[in-house]
Amino acid sequence: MSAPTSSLTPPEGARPPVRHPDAPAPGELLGAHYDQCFGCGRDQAHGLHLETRAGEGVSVTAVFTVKAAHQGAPGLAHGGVLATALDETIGSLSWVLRTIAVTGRLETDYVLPVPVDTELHLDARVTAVHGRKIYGTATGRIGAPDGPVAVRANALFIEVKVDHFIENGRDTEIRAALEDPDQVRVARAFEVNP
Ligand SMILES: CCCCCCCCCCCC(=O)SCCNC(=O)CCNC(=O)[C@H](O)C(C)(C)COP(=O)(O)OP(=O)(O)OC[C@H]1O[C@@H](n2cnc3c(N)ncnc32)[C@H](O)[C@@H]1OP(=O)(O)O
Repeated sequence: MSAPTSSLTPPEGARPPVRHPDAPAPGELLGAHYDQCFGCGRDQAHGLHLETRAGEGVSVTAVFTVKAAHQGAPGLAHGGVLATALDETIGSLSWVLRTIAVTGRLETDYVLPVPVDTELHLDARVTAVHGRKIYGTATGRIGAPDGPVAVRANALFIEVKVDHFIENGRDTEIRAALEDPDQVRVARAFEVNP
């Protein structure tokens, strides 16, 4: 392994991202990439249940409703939960790139406290791609897509193959996922590149 990049600024030679021709149409609701995902999983009782939609170009939007279970300080969202919402939203750009990628680095700015019951409106886009490195950015706004900015993140995602999960995940969940035709379909769809 080469030394990790110390900056989230794309290096010289990075190229603009390319929206996959089969990407979901702008406005289309994206499903969960995994039903047990803490960020987007429909069957994850403790999760954030992010509702994410494809955007224009290589972008997505998402809505996260902050629940009592997400508190850090009394009545306020936990910073780690907000980082998860940003991470998940940037991760959802995989649907538009049709490339599987995992977070290598995530840098978060907390601008405003986020009270319980807030609808946090997130948007994320890929800014550049360099080899397997995908540079992304996300913003979370309070109450509306043009509401006050509460959180921001810049991230570096690294492209991986589906084998990354098969080799590293716990056997029980991997076996169940491989036996689930819907899950296999999602994984294969992400691996088809232009
Ligand atoms: C079924 C559908 C599911 C779809 C699943 C979608 C899940 C989305 C969920 C939301 C996102 C998450 O939370 S994902 C979960 C959290 N993240 C993780 O668990 C990742 C854990 N880390 C790893 O597994 C590994 O470190 C990898 C895969 C990230 C990288 O390892 P690798 O594959 O060996 O790559 P390697 O050759 O070392 O590095 C490739 C290039 O990236 C750079 N690089 C590598 N790591 C870093 C890093 N941390 N910070 C900066 N730069 C880095 C290297 O310098 C190199 O640059 P150069 O030499 O090319 O310049």
